Amino acid sequence: MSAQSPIVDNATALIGFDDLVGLLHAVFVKHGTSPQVAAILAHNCASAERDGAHSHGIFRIPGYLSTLASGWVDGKATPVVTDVASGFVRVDAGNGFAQPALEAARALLVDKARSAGIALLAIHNSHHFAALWPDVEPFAEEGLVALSVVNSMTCVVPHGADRPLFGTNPIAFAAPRADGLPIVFDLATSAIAHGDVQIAARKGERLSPGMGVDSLGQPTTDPKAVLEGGALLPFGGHKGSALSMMVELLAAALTGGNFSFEFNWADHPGARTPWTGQLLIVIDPSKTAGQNFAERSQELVRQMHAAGLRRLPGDRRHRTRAKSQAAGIEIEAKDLRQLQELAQG
Ligand SMILES: NC(=O)C1=CN([C@@H]2O[C@H](COP(=O)(O)OP(=O)(O)OC[C@H]3O[C@@H](n4cnc5c(N)ncnc54)[C@H](OP(=O)(O)O)[C@@H]3O)[C@@H](O)[C@H]2O)C=CC1
Ligand SMILES: O=C(O)C1=NCCCC1
Repeated sequence: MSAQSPIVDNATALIGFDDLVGLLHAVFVKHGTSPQVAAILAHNCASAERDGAHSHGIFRIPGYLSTLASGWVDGKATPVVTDVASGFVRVDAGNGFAQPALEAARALLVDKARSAGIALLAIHNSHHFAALWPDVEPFAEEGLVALSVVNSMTCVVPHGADRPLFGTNPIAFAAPRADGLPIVFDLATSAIAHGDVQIAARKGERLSPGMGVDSLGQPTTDPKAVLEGGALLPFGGHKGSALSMMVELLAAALTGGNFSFEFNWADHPGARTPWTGQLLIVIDPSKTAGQNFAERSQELVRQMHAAGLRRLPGDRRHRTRAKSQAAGIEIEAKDLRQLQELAQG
């Protein structure tokens, strides 16, 4: 698709990836980020939209912009990277977004992983408002294994507790494989991501049973009841709850970031981004078992398929990406018009 030429009918538009990145870049800069931060956020957000990860694509733009307008996040922050030890990098994101902090540390992190076999990145004083897979997938594309966790804002009742405390706290993992795209999963430790609850509320859809409770702590399938004083539940009862607790410990306690319950937006009307921490672990598999890791992961996939599995985590996303790359990214025409207006001011 040529630059700035989305194909629009009454209801839908098809836009090329580079065009969407350019449009989002203009939106972010117009609303208070530096060009450098805008480039990273625009690429991240357009990638989510391209891959059909709608809960963290252009749906998030109003939240980004109201947060920037509220002064809750610094859209021009310059991350400060500290080379702590042989396998340990620390970044103070300067109350900015987490993705520019990761970008600032990426080269050092990869160097350390390749020389020591493993490296850890601890980001704090950061805001993560996006999907987590874009943070790990590029490492697997370079032959590395990556794991990341980030905590968010209080909206999940720990299993057995009476009130919300944890965030939706996702975990993302990426590993290379010999004959295909990397193996990637990215999942909230809540039964459903908060973004998907908001989308269900807008569309007038119900949630599946077991995902949320209302303001009285009673089970509900009404997304509005969850959003208006209610809360989410962890996936898998005590098991998801334990993983969510682990995310709080790794993403906040270990990095120097806030726990999900340690901040509130009350003084910043319009603020939507969690102000927390993020942890990444990157492993060079060539330094470990002495076998070809990518061949071994390919063998696992082969056996999973032979066992009848038809869909690996990441397959839907990669299929959507291929479709978007061939035909353009499909978005609602009204959303395109809104982005064009936002880019003007
Ligand atoms: N920044 C933040 O603080 C937060 C961000 N998020 C983000 O929200 C997004 C959505 O999370 P969540 O709702 O848990 O994601 P989903 O439950 O939709 O998917 C979780 C993972 O499971 C895979 N998957 C889904 N269904 C199947 C299936 N039937 N068979 C095999 N694999 C499957 C997905 O692959 P595929 O993608 O290919 O469908 C994905 O890797 C994530 O990107 C997450 O990072 C969530 C919470 C907080
Ligand atoms: O969908 C979610 O859950 C979240 N996404 C972005 C940050 C806050 C939580």
